[in-house]
Amino acid sequence: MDVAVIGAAGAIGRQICVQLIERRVVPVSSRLQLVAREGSASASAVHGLRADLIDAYAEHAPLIDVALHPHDVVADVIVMAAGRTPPSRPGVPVDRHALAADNRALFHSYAHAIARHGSGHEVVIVVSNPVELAVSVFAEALGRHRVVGMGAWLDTLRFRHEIAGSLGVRRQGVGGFIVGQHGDGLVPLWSSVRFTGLTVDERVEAVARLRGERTLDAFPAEVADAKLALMELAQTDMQAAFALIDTWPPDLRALARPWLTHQSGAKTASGTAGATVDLVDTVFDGREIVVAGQVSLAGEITLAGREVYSVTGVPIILGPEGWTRVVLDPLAPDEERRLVSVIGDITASLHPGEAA
Ligand SMILES: NC(=O)c1ccc[n+]([C@@H]2O[C@H](COP(=O)([O-])OP(=O)(O)OC[C@H]3O[C@@H](n4cnc5c(N)ncnc54)[C@H](O)[C@@H]3O)[C@@H](O)[C@H]2O)c1
Repeated sequence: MDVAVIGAAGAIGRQICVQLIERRVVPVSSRLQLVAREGSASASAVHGLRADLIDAYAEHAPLIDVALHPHDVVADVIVMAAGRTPPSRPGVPVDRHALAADNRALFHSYAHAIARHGSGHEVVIVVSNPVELAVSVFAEALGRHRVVGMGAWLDTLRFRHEIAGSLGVRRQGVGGFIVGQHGDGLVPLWSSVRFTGLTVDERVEAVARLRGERTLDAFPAEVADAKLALMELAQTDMQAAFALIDTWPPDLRALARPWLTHQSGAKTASGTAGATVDLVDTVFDGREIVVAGQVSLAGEITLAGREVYSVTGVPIILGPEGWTRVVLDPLAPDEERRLVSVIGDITASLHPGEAA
């Protein structure tokens, strides 16, 4: 099985390539294609990246080659990690609409080239932001089931990690999903949280303790307040800003910590790459496994009495041919209200200029 990484010379793309090789997800007998844009600085850098990867991993590196044009992208799994990224400086707000306008043409160019010149069964894992827009563009060109955004899986892993941290257990012992939009529109599903080795009563008690009296109705306001507090503190004392996050509940931490990491200038390359490589590994594994991902829905779920036709993050079954099914259990009332509202926002952002 071959993998192509579009935007391989970028901060995230480079880390994805490293982890694909280091975790032996792309075996020696397969090919890793590094894709950059002809005429840009990354077109030179990608040749250097190829040499560096071979230098570091000579014993178990796959065949590594370079492509500089969308119509040369060839692989079984294609990771889309190219595009403009939000500014990573404290206090600079993220304008996802401007990001969308910039990256839309880029998504179209690769989606159409792969549709035209590809094998017809590539699976695309989307990393680029806005994830929902990229999923929408690729799904339209290639077919819905072959395209998965990795944002919901990354958010889900972070949620599990933060819960595990609060309880002093390993992340592997915690289940549960984050759905909705990657970024401020993420929807933590407390109703889906499970713990290895706990009875139902113990689980209910643990969730109540972690979550307190809060519901998702107040979550957007909590996020806005959290960002304001962090933005102010991060200007003068980044360490104190990270320490402040530690005092918050797990769902808020799952959103705030990576947000501040990006603002700090460090970016979230390692964690993002880790979650991306998990999904590539799942596609290669051959079994169908439950993960979370942004997918283009066409009535697979019903919320507030209406079938959903939009892109959103949901738990899905992922396998060698892409995603096959959505596995969303009935939601708590506040979760359903929040997800409906977030899907409304996503739909509006995918079709700017159209009346609601
Ligand atoms: N989903 C997530 O959780 C998540 C997390 C972090 C970053 N991201 C997104 O990933 C993307 C990349 O982020 P980054 O930090 O690596 O940015 P970066 O600026 O370091 O790298 C972007 C790369 O894309 C390349 N590129 C731009 N146009 C291209 C084209 N037409 N063809 C091929 N390559 C092209 C650039 O040359 C550059 O190498 C951004 O959209 C960012 O928002 C997503």
